[in-house]
Amino acid sequence: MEKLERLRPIRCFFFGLCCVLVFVCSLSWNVMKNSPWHPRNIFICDTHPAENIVFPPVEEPDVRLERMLYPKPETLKPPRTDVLTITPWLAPIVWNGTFNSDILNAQFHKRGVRIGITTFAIKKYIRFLKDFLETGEKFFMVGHKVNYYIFTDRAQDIPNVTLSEGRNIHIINVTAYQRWQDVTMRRMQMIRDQTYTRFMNEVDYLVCVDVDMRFYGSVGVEILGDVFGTLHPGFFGASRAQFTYDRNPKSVACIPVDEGDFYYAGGYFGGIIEEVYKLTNYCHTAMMTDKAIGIEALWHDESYLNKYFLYYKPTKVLSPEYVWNNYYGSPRAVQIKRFIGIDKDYKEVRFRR
Ligand SMILES: CC(=O)N[C@H]1[C@@H](OP(=O)(O)OP(=O)(O)OC[C@H]2O[C@@H](n3ccc(=O)[nH]c3=O)[C@H](O)[C@@H]2O)O[C@H](CO)[C@H](O)[C@@H]1O
Ligand SMILES: [Mn+2]
Repeated sequence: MEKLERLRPIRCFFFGLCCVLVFVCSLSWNVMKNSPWHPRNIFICDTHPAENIVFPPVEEPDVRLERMLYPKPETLKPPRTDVLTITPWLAPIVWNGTFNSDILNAQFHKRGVRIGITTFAIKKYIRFLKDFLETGEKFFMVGHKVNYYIFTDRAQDIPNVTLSEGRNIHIINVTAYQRWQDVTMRRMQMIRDQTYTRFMNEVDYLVCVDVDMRFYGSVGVEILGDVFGTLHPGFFGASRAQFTYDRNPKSVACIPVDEGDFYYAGGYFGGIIEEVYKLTNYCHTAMMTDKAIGIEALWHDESYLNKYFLYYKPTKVLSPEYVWNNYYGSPRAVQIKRFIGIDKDYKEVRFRR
């Protein structure tokens, strides 16, 4: 009895210790319950919160790539350090050396992408078409499905050019406006009107370009994206103040001197059909608003396009490699001239009948 009395403090101590242990265990068990290390969870690997989400069926074909061998991209060695390769809104700026055509071609082939290229050959500009098409066959989207959409008032003079398989010419008859400014500006309306009547059913992407040009180097699927514009060859190193935006506050195209990212060329833009619809519709409507009060922006369609891209930022920007003009020489940043303006006698080609 006396012995038991003596052991009492020790028994109390062990009892207390047991209580503390039970408390600590139950606490940690509750904390552990949601942890992957909880015994209940340890053999269940797919407890991701997305398990109850039903993903909608994917309409795109399986775009899984095959095994490919190519140099590893080097995170610490960017391929170009002499030029800006991404905009502040994270759209890529496409310069030579920044992309791998093999990967891109494999991706676009898997999707079976169809590409439309629009150009206008009105009045005397029909003379540029042969070279445009022949060089296009050599360099434009080689190996892909391509529709050339030629807007013209001279269908009978369309040159006979042999095209590769999967590539076609579609002639769209349009009226010729008298003033050259109207010819160039009305392209927006004419492209827009074909987007929902025709392009939507025939192609996935559109590339809208001038005709007084020839292809000199590869122009491939690297240019494609939701909506893209191209840096004008004369202004890629220029300041905002030097950009020839329209500065007339009365014009819809007006851009104040403290705004603007780049100066985009009027002769090269594109994207998916819906985006080209939005772009051309905006520009045409803006031109009509100005026309109603007797205004025409400084550089016609190009001014309205620049205004559009200021507030609807392009998702991809093409370097001036894609719309070069030899008038600007050969700056080091431009390693390849892929599409070059043809020298022309402006007066002769625009005014004399
Ligand atoms: C390479 C580039 O960025 N060019 C732009 C630039 O001038 P450009 O001097 O390059 O304009 P341009 O004379 O080439 O005209 C633009 C285009 O309209 C078509 N056309 C024009 C006149 C004609 O009688 N028949 C005919 O078919 C043709 O497709 C031509 O390529 O500025 C223009 C507005 O002033 C347009 O924004 C152009 O796209
Ligand atoms: Mn031109």
